[in-house]
Amino acid sequence: MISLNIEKTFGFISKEKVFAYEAEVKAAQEMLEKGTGKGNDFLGWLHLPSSITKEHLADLNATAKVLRDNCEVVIVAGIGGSYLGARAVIEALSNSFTWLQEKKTAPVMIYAGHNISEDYLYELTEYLKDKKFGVINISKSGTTTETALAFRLLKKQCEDQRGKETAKKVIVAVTDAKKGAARVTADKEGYKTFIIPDNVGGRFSVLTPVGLLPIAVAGFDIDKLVAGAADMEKVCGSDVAFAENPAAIYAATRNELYRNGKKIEILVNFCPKLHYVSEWWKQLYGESEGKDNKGIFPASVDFSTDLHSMGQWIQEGERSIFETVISVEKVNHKLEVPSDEANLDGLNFLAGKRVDEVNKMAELGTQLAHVDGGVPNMRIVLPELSEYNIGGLLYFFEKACGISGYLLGVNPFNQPGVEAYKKNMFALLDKPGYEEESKAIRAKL
Ligand SMILES: O=P(O)(O)OC[C@H]1O[C@H](O)[C@H](O)[C@@H](O)[C@@H]1O
Repeated sequence: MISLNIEKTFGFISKEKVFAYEAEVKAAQEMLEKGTGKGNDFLGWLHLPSSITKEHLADLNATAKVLRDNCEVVIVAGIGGSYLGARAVIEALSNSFTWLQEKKTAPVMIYAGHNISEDYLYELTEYLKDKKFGVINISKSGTTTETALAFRLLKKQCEDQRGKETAKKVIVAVTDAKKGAARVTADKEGYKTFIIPDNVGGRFSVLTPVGLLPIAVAGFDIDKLVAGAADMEKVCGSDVAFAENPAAIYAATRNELYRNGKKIEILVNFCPKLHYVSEWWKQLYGESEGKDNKGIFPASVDFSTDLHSMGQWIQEGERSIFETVISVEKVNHKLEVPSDEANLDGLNFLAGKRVDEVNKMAELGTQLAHVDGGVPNMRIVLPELSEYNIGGLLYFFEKACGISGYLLGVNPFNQPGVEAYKKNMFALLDKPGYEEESKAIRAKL
């Protein structure tokens, strides 16, 4: 189970002020529970973990097995909420060199449909030429250009290489129950499909088949992931007292920091496997809160790597930031620093120490330095990287995000601003139906 420590924000904001949010948080929790707030048609994530059935998990695991048994490589085609959750969990739990290992225990997982780079897609199709590959096509709307474009290429290649019959077995769609091009194609071709519920938005969908299917294909235990999330659903429940409720405390603290001029939140890890957890978190908070000319800017760094690039700015740049560190308490492997007779590198003072001890001192040293430098610091401790703990972490962030968005006074469940670039792109590409926009945009060039 994760824990949250906000002590190191108290030099900048007061504990009393944070605890003064209790009533506001309670009101936000009630809006979520009763569905009386903005965006109330997108609250399907709220009690999702506790409502996932054994049968549903079995269905996902069975489909995952078909892909695992028939594919060396599985492409997860999706963008935003339709790939970040899966990637976050898979990378957090995978061996760092998994795709280089000769003896594979699961298909190699590759991501596509999250960019429009010709070189990326060309190189992907080249790599796949002699591979038995499958595709999970993930899109809630079923019409996202990036994903649809990649899927068009992958579908054709899969059918050409493996034949229509096998392709039908190794292509799975995760999409809307009725609408969208992905649904139409899946129904026509007879693909196995999983439904993304209407009331779960993309960035809150990691615990639907959007995340669960790829995670199961990659060989991870989705039952435990969901169990961790379900336990966190209780820990962050609206019946839990403010002081005991990590989602409530996190939401209150970050809003109090924001109201005190801390406009940027940097999510920090000291474990590179968590890189995509940060990417997932950035979409969750960025799309939920960045509107009405308001919202904390969610940023992220991987330490100690980025201490050698962004460390200077964080230590001494504009004092508009705070940090939230995800700290992994116990690592999964043991490696000691060897002693060396010549000691040419002067590292014998570390001999016999675990590498993680060095990392932990880097973490503590960084926290103290940054707090001294004027950066408030929150700390989320994860006992270890496991399905259970990651499941809990994801739900914790989701619940806190719902509360936090309501504290900020925005609709945390829409993303109208994302359409602006799409409209321009379609106008520039002369998409049918965009004739007026095409004319207008050309006049601007
Ligand atoms: O799942 P899709 O409908 O393809 O959407 C994928 C992503 O792109 C959209 O533009 C939204 O901004 C995201 O919230 C969403 O997660």
